[in-house]
Amino acid sequence: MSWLTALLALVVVTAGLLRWRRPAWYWLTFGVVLATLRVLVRYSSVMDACGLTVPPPRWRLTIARMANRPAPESRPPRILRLRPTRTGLVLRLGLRPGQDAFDVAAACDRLRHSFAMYGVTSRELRSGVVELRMTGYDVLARVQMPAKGDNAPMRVPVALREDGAVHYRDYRSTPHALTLGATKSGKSVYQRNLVAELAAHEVALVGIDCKQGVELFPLARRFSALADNPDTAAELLDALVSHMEGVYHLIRAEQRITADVPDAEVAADIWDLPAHLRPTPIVLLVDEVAELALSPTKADEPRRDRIITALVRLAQLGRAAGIYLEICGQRFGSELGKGITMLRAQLTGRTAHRVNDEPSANMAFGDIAPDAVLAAISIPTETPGLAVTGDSSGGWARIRTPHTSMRQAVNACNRHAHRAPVLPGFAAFRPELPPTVSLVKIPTPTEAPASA
Ligand SMILES: Nc1ncnc2c1ncn2[C@@H]1O[C@H](COP(=O)(O)OP(=O)(O)OP(=O)(O)O)[C@@H](O)[C@H]1O
Repeated sequence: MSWLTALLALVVVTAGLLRWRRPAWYWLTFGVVLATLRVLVRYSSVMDACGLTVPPPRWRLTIARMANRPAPESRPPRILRLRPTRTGLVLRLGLRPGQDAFDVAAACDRLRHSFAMYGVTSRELRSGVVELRMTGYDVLARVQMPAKGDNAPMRVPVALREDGAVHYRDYRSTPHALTLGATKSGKSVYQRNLVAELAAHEVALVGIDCKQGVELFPLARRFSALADNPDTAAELLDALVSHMEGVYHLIRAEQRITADVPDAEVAADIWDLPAHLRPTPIVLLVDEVAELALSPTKADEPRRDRIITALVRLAQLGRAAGIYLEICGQRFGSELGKGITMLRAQLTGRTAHRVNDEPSANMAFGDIAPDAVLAAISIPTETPGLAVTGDSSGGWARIRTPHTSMRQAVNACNRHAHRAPVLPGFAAFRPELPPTVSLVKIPTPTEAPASA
């Protein structure tokens, strides 16, 4: 087998170079090559031991009997593709008749031990084809994102998955999301990381941070509108609802034009509009939603109802108008009052950091992925940033964001400040910013050294 020979040659050459000191990436590559070789050499025996083989077909048994040869062995799934990665390797397997993707998923823990890997996960790509992702070490212990991401409009990398893949926040496939977690579980770092990644995209950022603005106001240069108290938040949400209605009118007007043109696409959302007409998409980030949903006094109730109604309307109708919600909080259940469960039902993307009790985890996953509830409550306290993410398909995964400091996020926002669009109707909410401080002190004429 030529690939096996090539791998062997690579290992021999690598081993020959062992006496020199090499950088970390060299040892990483060496480890990946060794792991690949180990998997290939042990593949058939491990698959057999894990019950992932099928008996040979009858015609092969008949031919062996007629030729008086030993009966052929049971056959493991075919290896369709093998791809070494930064963190381990990815095997694409073609299942034999009688094999099932569920059998492979159930055997993942046995495969992990047998191949001496840190983690093995499986997923069905299509009927009869399963992908096994193997990691050689705990990739979530110290998150290192790949230098190059697979970026697309409104799709940003936010975390690493436990199988070594990058976890993306894709606004066009999952428009609205909810992020939950107990205090000090890593919600703010997750949101900060999201803002730092979105900063480079053609998107308007709108924020509501009722923690007196401590999380979002330092990033203000990249924001088109910000609110730091419930009163301003109510007005900002009303402005967003009016903006949404305006965009709907625009889409409607454009539909009327294209309906007369045979074979032309009829616009149904902002992405169907021609680029010169398309309004800038908006991501609304809400930090600590309970501050908006709780009314401390009876007099605050009308404002609270106005806020929740606007949020529900944006969640129900915002997608087509290019308005996406990113809601963060410690809990998000019916105890926050009327309309909360209706709003939660619209938030398809769910991420739960460490939570203190099962009801809190149920608020994120109870209605979409019950398995993920157990995973969320077993996140240890000493790993902030570790989270469980799922969506309405019922699938879930463990993820961890890279530790983005506030300084790094502020630098990213300042670097892309020129991308913050001025939204019509939002002038009152545009953050007031002091002029940028120049680090290079330019001497004033009086300070300038006198020329000789
Ligand atoms: N991905 C991460 N990797 C390493 N450390 C992290 C990560 N995320 C968060 N932390 C650390 O955990 C601590 C708490 O994080 P963060 O402020 O995001 O929590 P929080 O859930 O927003 O808390 P609160 O609700 O009290 O504001 C911070 O000191 C931060 O340094």
